[in-house]
Amino acid sequence: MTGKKGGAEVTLEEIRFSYGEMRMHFDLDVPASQIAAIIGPSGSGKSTLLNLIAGFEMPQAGKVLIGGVDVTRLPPAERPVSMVFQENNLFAHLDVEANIGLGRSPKLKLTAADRAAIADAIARVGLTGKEKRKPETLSGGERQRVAIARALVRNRPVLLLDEAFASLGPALRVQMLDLVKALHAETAMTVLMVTHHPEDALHMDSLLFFLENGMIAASGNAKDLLSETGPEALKRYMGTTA
Ligand SMILES: Nc1ncnc2c1ncn2[C@@H]1O[C@H](COP(=O)(O)OP(=O)(O)OP(=O)(O)O)[C@@H](O)[C@H]1O
Repeated sequence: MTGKKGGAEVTLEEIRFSYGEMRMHFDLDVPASQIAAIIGPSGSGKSTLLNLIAGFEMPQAGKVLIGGVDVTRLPPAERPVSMVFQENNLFAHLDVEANIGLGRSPKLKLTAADRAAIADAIARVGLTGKEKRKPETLSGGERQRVAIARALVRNRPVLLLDEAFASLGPALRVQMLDLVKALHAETAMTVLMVTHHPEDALHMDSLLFFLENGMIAASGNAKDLLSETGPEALKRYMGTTA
Protein backbone atom coordinates (compact mmCIF):
# COMPACT_ATOMS: atom_id res chain seq x y z
CA MET A 1 0.00 0.00 0.00
CA THR A 2 2.89 2.37 0.39
CA GLY A 3 4.93 4.19 -2.19
CA LYS A 4 4.04 5.27 -5.68
CA LYS A 5 2.13 2.66 -7.58
CA GLY A 6 1.38 4.71 -10.64
CA GLY A 7 -1.90 5.05 -12.43
CA ALA A 8 -3.11 3.70 -15.73
CA GLU A 9 -4.10 5.57 -18.87
CA VAL A 10 -7.85 5.54 -19.52
CA THR A 11 -8.99 5.64 -23.12
CA LEU A 12 -12.42 5.52 -24.68
CA GLU A 13 -12.17 4.88 -28.42
CA GLU A 14 -15.18 5.72 -30.52
CA ILE A 15 -17.57 4.53 -27.81
CA ARG A 16 -21.23 4.45 -28.80
CA PHE A 17 -23.93 3.91 -26.25
CA SER A 18 -27.62 4.76 -26.11
CA TYR A 19 -30.49 4.72 -23.69
CA GLY A 20 -33.51 4.88 -25.99
CA GLU A 21 -33.37 8.18 -27.83
CA MET A 22 -30.38 9.42 -25.86
CA ARG A 23 -27.32 8.61 -27.96
CA MET A 24 -23.86 9.03 -26.56
CA HIS A 25 -20.52 9.08 -28.31
CA PHE A 26 -17.34 9.30 -26.29
CA ASP A 27 -13.71 9.68 -27.33
CA LEU A 28 -11.48 10.42 -24.39
CA ASP A 29 -7.95 9.96 -23.20
CA VAL A 30 -6.80 10.57 -19.65
CA PRO A 31 -3.05 9.99 -19.35
CA ALA A 32 -1.79 7.80 -16.51
CA SER A 33 -1.67 9.45 -13.09
CA GLN A 34 -3.67 12.51 -14.12
CA ILE A 35 -6.72 13.89 -12.37
CA ALA A 36 -9.65 14.62 -14.69
CA ALA A 37 -12.89 16.35 -13.76
CA ILE A 38 -16.02 15.62 -15.77
CA ILE A 39 -18.63 18.34 -15.75
CA GLY A 40 -21.74 19.12 -17.76
CA PRO A 41 -25.48 19.67 -17.49
CA SER A 42 -27.75 17.15 -15.84
CA GLY A 43 -28.42 14.26 -18.22
CA SER A 44 -25.39 14.97 -20.42
CA GLY A 45 -23.96 11.49 -19.78
CA LYS A 46 -21.39 11.99 -17.00
CA SER A 47 -22.39 8.98 -14.89
CA THR A 48 -22.81 6.87 -18.00
CA LEU A 49 -19.26 7.71 -19.03
CA LEU A 50 -17.91 6.49 -15.67
CA ASN A 51 -20.16 3.41 -15.80
CA LEU A 52 -18.74 2.51 -19.21
CA ILE A 53 -15.20 2.73 -17.79
CA ALA A 54 -16.14 0.71 -14.70
CA GLY A 55 -17.98 -1.92 -16.75
CA PHE A 56 -21.46 -1.33 -15.31
CA GLU A 57 -22.57 -0.51 -18.85
CA MET A 58 -21.40 -2.17 -22.07
CA PRO A 59 -20.93 -0.01 -25.17
CA GLN A 60 -22.73 -0.86 -28.39
CA ALA A 61 -19.52 -0.09 -30.28
CA GLY A 62 -16.00 1.10 -29.55
CA LYS A 63 -13.34 0.17 -27.05
CA VAL A 64 -12.48 0.86 -23.44
CA LEU A 65 -8.73 0.66 -22.80
CA ILE A 66 -7.16 0.86 -19.36
CA GLY A 67 -3.40 0.91 -19.22
CA GLY A 68 -3.44 0.10 -22.93
CA VAL A 69 -5.36 -3.13 -22.33
CA ASP A 70 -8.74 -3.65 -23.97
CA VAL A 71 -11.20 -4.21 -21.09
CA THR A 72 -14.36 -3.60 -23.12
CA ARG A 73 -15.80 -7.04 -22.46
CA LEU A 74 -14.52 -7.52 -18.91
CA PRO A 75 -16.96 -7.48 -15.98
CA PRO A 76 -16.51 -4.68 -13.40
CA ALA A 77 -14.68 -6.87 -10.85
CA GLU A 78 -11.97 -7.68 -13.37
CA ARG A 79 -11.27 -4.10 -14.35
CA PRO A 80 -8.40 -2.24 -12.67
CA VAL A 81 -10.71 0.44 -11.27
CA SER A 82 -12.46 1.40 -8.04
CA MET A 83 -15.55 3.55 -7.94
CA VAL A 84 -17.06 5.70 -5.21
CA PHE A 85 -20.66 6.90 -5.55
CA GLN A 86 -22.55 9.79 -3.98
CA GLU A 87 -24.40 7.49 -1.59
CA ASN A 88 -25.01 3.89 -0.63
CA ASN A 89 -21.38 2.93 -0.74
CA LEU A 90 -21.51 1.11 2.60
CA PHE A 91 -23.22 -1.92 4.12
CA ALA A 92 -25.23 -0.81 7.15
CA HIS A 93 -24.69 -4.03 9.13
CA LEU A 94 -20.91 -3.97 8.81
CA ASP A 95 -18.51 -1.81 10.80
CA VAL A 96 -15.94 0.53 9.27
CA GLU A 97 -13.19 -2.08 9.24
CA ALA A 98 -15.36 -4.71 7.54
CA ASN A 99 -16.74 -2.24 5.01
CA ILE A 100 -13.19 -1.38 4.04
CA GLY A 101 -12.14 -5.04 4.18
CA LEU A 102 -14.65 -5.82 1.41
CA GLY A 103 -12.31 -3.98 -0.93
CA ARG A 104 -9.70 -6.68 -0.22
CA SER A 105 -11.90 -9.76 0.01
CA PRO A 106 -15.62 -9.90 -0.85
CA LYS A 107 -16.03 -12.73 1.70
CA LEU A 108 -13.94 -10.91 4.29
CA LYS A 109 -11.35 -13.66 4.47
CA LEU A 110 -8.58 -11.34 5.49
CA THR A 111 -4.90 -12.16 5.80
CA ALA A 112 -2.49 -10.36 8.11
CA ALA A 113 -1.33 -8.33 5.10
CA ASP A 114 -4.95 -7.39 4.34
CA ARG A 115 -5.47 -6.26 7.93
CA ALA A 116 -2.32 -4.16 7.79
CA ALA A 117 -3.48 -2.55 4.53
CA ILE A 118 -6.89 -1.81 6.06
CA ALA A 119 -5.33 -0.23 9.16
CA ASP A 120 -3.07 1.83 6.91
CA ALA A 121 -6.02 3.03 4.79
CA ILE A 122 -8.04 3.89 7.92
CA ALA A 123 -5.14 6.02 9.14
CA ARG A 124 -4.70 7.68 5.77
CA VAL A 125 -8.30 8.81 5.58
CA GLY A 126 -8.28 9.96 9.20
CA LEU A 127 -10.62 7.38 10.73
CA THR A 128 -8.33 5.80 13.31
CA GLY A 129 -10.36 4.98 16.44
CA LYS A 130 -13.60 4.56 14.47
CA GLU A 131 -12.87 1.04 13.19
CA LYS A 132 -15.77 -0.59 15.01
CA ARG A 133 -18.39 2.04 14.22
CA LYS A 134 -21.39 1.22 12.05
CA PRO A 135 -22.11 3.57 9.11
CA GLU A 136 -25.24 5.00 10.78
CA THR A 137 -23.06 6.43 13.56
CA LEU A 138 -20.80 8.28 11.12
CA SER A 139 -21.23 11.68 9.52
CA GLY A 140 -21.68 11.95 5.75
CA GLY A 141 -18.05 12.97 5.33
CA GLU A 142 -16.83 10.07 7.46
CA ARG A 143 -18.90 7.63 5.42
CA GLN A 144 -17.30 8.88 2.22
CA ARG A 145 -13.89 8.50 3.88
CA VAL A 146 -14.74 4.85 4.48
CA ALA A 147 -15.70 4.46 0.81
CA ILE A 148 -12.41 6.04 -0.24
CA ALA A 149 -10.46 3.81 2.14
CA ARG A 150 -12.14 0.79 0.57
CA ALA A 151 -11.09 2.03 -2.86
CA LEU A 152 -7.55 2.48 -1.53
CA VAL A 153 -7.21 -1.08 -0.22
CA ARG A 154 -8.32 -2.35 -3.61
CA ASN A 155 -5.10 -0.85 -4.83
CA ARG A 156 -6.34 -0.30 -8.38
CA PRO A 157 -4.61 2.20 -10.62
CA VAL A 158 -7.82 4.07 -11.53
CA LEU A 159 -10.23 5.77 -9.13
CA LEU A 160 -13.66 6.87 -10.36
CA LEU A 161 -15.63 9.34 -8.23
CA ASP A 162 -19.26 9.81 -9.26
CA GLU A 163 -20.37 12.97 -7.46
CA ALA A 164 -18.84 11.33 -4.41
CA PHE A 165 -18.89 14.53 -2.37
CA ALA A 166 -22.08 16.11 -3.72
CA SER A 167 -24.09 15.57 -0.55
CA LEU A 168 -21.50 17.27 1.64
CA GLY A 169 -21.37 20.93 2.56
CA PRO A 170 -18.84 23.19 0.80
CA ALA A 171 -16.13 23.09 3.50
CA LEU A 172 -16.32 19.32 3.82
CA ARG A 173 -16.29 18.92 0.04
CA VAL A 174 -13.04 20.87 -0.15
CA GLN A 175 -11.63 18.73 2.68
CA MET A 176 -12.48 15.58 0.75
CA LEU A 177 -10.98 16.98 -2.45
CA ASP A 178 -7.82 17.71 -0.47
CA LEU A 179 -7.83 14.14 0.79
CA VAL A 180 -8.07 12.82 -2.77
CA LYS A 181 -5.29 15.21 -3.79
CA ALA A 182 -3.03 13.93 -1.00
CA LEU A 183 -3.78 10.29 -1.82
CA HIS A 184 -3.16 11.01 -5.47
CA ALA A 185 0.21 12.56 -4.63
CA GLU A 186 1.12 9.39 -2.72
CA THR A 187 -0.22 6.72 -5.03
CA ALA A 188 -0.17 8.50 -8.42
CA MET A 189 -3.46 6.80 -9.30
CA THR A 190 -5.45 8.13 -12.24
CA VAL A 191 -8.58 9.89 -10.97
CA LEU A 192 -11.74 10.68 -12.95
CA MET A 193 -14.30 12.63 -10.99
CA VAL A 194 -17.79 13.70 -11.97
CA THR A 195 -18.75 16.94 -10.28
CA HIS A 196 -21.38 19.65 -10.58
CA HIS A 197 -18.85 22.20 -9.38
CA PRO A 198 -16.41 23.47 -12.01
CA GLU A 199 -14.39 25.06 -9.19
CA ASP A 200 -13.53 21.52 -8.02
CA ALA A 201 -11.51 21.10 -11.22
CA LEU A 202 -9.64 24.34 -10.48
CA HIS A 203 -9.06 23.23 -6.90
CA MET A 204 -7.56 19.96 -8.14
CA ASP A 205 -5.65 21.73 -10.95
CA SER A 206 -6.96 18.96 -13.16
CA LEU A 207 -7.85 18.18 -16.69
CA LEU A 208 -11.43 18.97 -17.57
CA PHE A 209 -13.92 17.22 -19.84
CA PHE A 210 -17.11 19.13 -20.52
CA LEU A 211 -20.03 16.97 -21.65
CA GLU A 212 -23.07 18.12 -23.56
CA ASN A 213 -25.79 15.87 -25.00
CA GLY A 214 -23.77 12.68 -24.68
CA MET A 215 -20.59 14.05 -26.22
CA ILE A 216 -17.39 15.66 -25.02
CA ALA A 217 -17.88 19.24 -26.14
CA ALA A 218 -14.58 20.57 -24.74
CA SER A 219 -11.49 19.18 -23.05
CA GLY A 220 -8.17 20.49 -21.81
CA ASN A 221 -6.65 21.96 -18.67
CA ALA A 222 -9.31 23.24 -16.31
CA LYS A 223 -7.47 26.54 -15.87
CA ASP A 224 -7.51 27.23 -19.61
CA LEU A 225 -11.05 26.02 -20.25
CA LEU A 226 -12.52 27.93 -17.34
CA SER A 227 -10.70 31.16 -18.22
CA GLU A 228 -12.22 34.08 -20.11
CA THR A 229 -10.86 32.66 -23.34
CA GLY A 230 -12.52 29.27 -22.78
CA PRO A 231 -15.11 27.79 -25.14
CA GLU A 232 -18.52 29.47 -25.45
CA ALA A 233 -20.43 26.28 -24.57
CA LEU A 234 -18.65 26.10 -21.24
CA LYS A 235 -19.27 29.79 -20.57
CA ARG A 236 -22.96 29.24 -21.22
CA TYR A 237 -22.97 26.34 -18.78
CA MET A 238 -21.17 28.49 -16.23
CA GLY A 239 -23.67 31.26 -16.80
CA THR A 240 -21.00 33.79 -17.70
CA THR A 241 -22.57 34.75 -21.05
CA ALA A 242 -26.05 35.98 -21.83
N1 LIG B 1 -30.76 3.23 -16.62
C1 LIG B 1 -31.18 4.12 -17.52
N2 LIG B 1 -32.18 3.85 -18.39
C2 LIG B 1 -32.59 4.72 -19.30
N3 LIG B 1 -32.04 5.96 -19.46
C3 LIG B 1 -31.05 6.29 -18.64
C4 LIG B 1 -30.57 5.41 -17.63
N4 LIG B 1 -29.55 6.03 -16.96
C5 LIG B 1 -29.44 7.24 -17.54
N5 LIG B 1 -30.32 7.41 -18.53
C6 LIG B 1 -30.46 8.59 -19.39
O1 LIG B 1 -29.20 8.79 -20.04
C7 LIG B 1 -28.84 10.16 -20.05
C8 LIG B 1 -27.51 10.37 -19.36
O2 LIG B 1 -27.64 10.06 -17.97
P1 LIG B 1 -26.46 10.23 -16.94
O3 LIG B 1 -26.94 9.72 -15.64
O4 LIG B 1 -25.23 9.64 -17.51
O5 LIG B 1 -26.31 11.82 -16.92
P2 LIG B 1 -25.50 12.75 -15.91
O6 LIG B 1 -24.79 13.75 -16.76
O7 LIG B 1 -24.68 11.91 -15.01
O8 LIG B 1 -26.70 13.45 -15.14
P3 LIG B 1 -26.82 14.04 -13.63
O9 LIG B 1 -25.87 15.20 -13.58
O10 LIG B 1 -28.24 14.46 -13.55
O11 LIG B 1 -26.46 12.92 -12.69
C9 LIG B 1 -30.01 10.90 -19.43
O12 LIG B 1 -30.82 11.37 -20.46
C10 LIG B 1 -30.72 9.85 -18.59
O13 LIG B 1 -32.09 10.13 -18.50
